[in-house]
Amino acid sequence: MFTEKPLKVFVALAVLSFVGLLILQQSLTFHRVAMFIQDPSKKPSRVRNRFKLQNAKSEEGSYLGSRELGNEYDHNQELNIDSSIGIPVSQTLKETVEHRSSVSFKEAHEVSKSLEKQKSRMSSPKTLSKLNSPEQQTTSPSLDRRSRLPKALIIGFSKCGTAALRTFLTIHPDVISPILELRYFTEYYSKGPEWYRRQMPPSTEEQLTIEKTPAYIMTNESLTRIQDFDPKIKLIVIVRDPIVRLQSQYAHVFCHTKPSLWPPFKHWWNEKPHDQRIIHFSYYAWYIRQVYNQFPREKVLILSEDDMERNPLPVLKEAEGFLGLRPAYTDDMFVFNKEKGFYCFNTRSRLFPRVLRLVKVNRFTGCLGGDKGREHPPIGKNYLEHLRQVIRPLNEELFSLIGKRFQWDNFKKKP
Ligand SMILES: Nc1ncnc2c1ncn2[C@@H]1O[C@H](COP(=O)(O)OS(=O)(=O)O)[C@@H](OP(=O)(O)O)[C@H]1O
Repeated sequence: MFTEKPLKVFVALAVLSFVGLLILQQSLTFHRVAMFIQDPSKKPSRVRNRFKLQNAKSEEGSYLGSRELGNEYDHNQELNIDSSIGIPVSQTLKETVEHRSSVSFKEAHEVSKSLEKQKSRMSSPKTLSKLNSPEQQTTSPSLDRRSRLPKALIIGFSKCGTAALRTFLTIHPDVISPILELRYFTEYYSKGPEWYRRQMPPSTEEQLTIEKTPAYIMTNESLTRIQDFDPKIKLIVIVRDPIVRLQSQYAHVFCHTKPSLWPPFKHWWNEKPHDQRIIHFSYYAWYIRQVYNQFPREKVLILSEDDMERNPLPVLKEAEGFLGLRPAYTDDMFVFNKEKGFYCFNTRSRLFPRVLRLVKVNRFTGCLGGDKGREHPPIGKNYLEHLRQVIRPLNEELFSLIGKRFQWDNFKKKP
């Protein structure tokens, strides 16, 4: 009797703990499944509010992510440069914080921490190799499938839809592209062309490998390296309404920062005297002229993100012709996603399973990750007018340089 009672108590306790653990595990699994079904990247798109902006996450390894990837051991890290805006990070932070006299040391530290988090978010070059590895990207076995150097590059501009363009292009059966920005001509050049080749997913002789790194257009050094690498390479540049790009850049820089620490949009861009920062971001013509100085014009295609956002098909068709691909893009490949506010892959498309192996999109929605389509900050009427005045001549210079005009909402002539 004496020995039986403690035994019973012990058994009862053991059963209770087991059941408790089981319930805990089930609820965790349920939570994870619920999160998964919910799709954290979803957002009611162009209803851009502060809360959404703050919560936008860099899900894809593009710009933000892969930039940080390079920063793991790039020159920028040493120089402490935020390559998204081309100015020292410490300076950006300092300026950001200085703007708000009420910001405490603790808050400033938080800004710094959140930017550091952004920087270390992405993986090491090891992960880069893994993500772009042949195993990861093989679509079907073929004897002559091997990694080949790219014959086309998307070289700019950041925040202008470069990821969407690259992603959409890969639904073409003859297009192959590495998942991440490789930044070979800017940061990993010393690794040599064999390293670069090895990062490419395997392709057949007939397929075209395309790499995208928006930073390539920003320096003459990288353009010269591309020229040395292959003078016949095809280059794609995508631009965007410069005012929307400024909003997008602002949203990108502050996406992991408490809204209470954000400087007003106008102040942040005005921090540099004479609209220097605005011009740095909006003077597409200046950078494109450097490209034309080194490459024949027929090897350079200029597209607009705004056109692609409205309807990707004509833009892709233009790229298809330029790249010399057989016609394959059709409008049933893409569907407009109301929540995101732009087009995503049609998950019912026959070629969608192939896309899933080549790019990083949500398998249920067919859309790019949550760092695309962030909320944009509002711009006051007077400041908007100021931006228009500063930027309009830069746009005109661009249109006459490239010989075509883009319809950008912020610059539409009033009826
Ligand atoms: N179809 C589609 N799918 C996903 N994203 C789309 C698409 N069309 C345009 N865009 C807009 O592209 C903006 C991001 O540009 P990038 O990919 O060049 O950014 S990055 O430089 O690589 O970070 C990003 O801008 P923001 O919305 O301002 O963040 C996207 O809205």
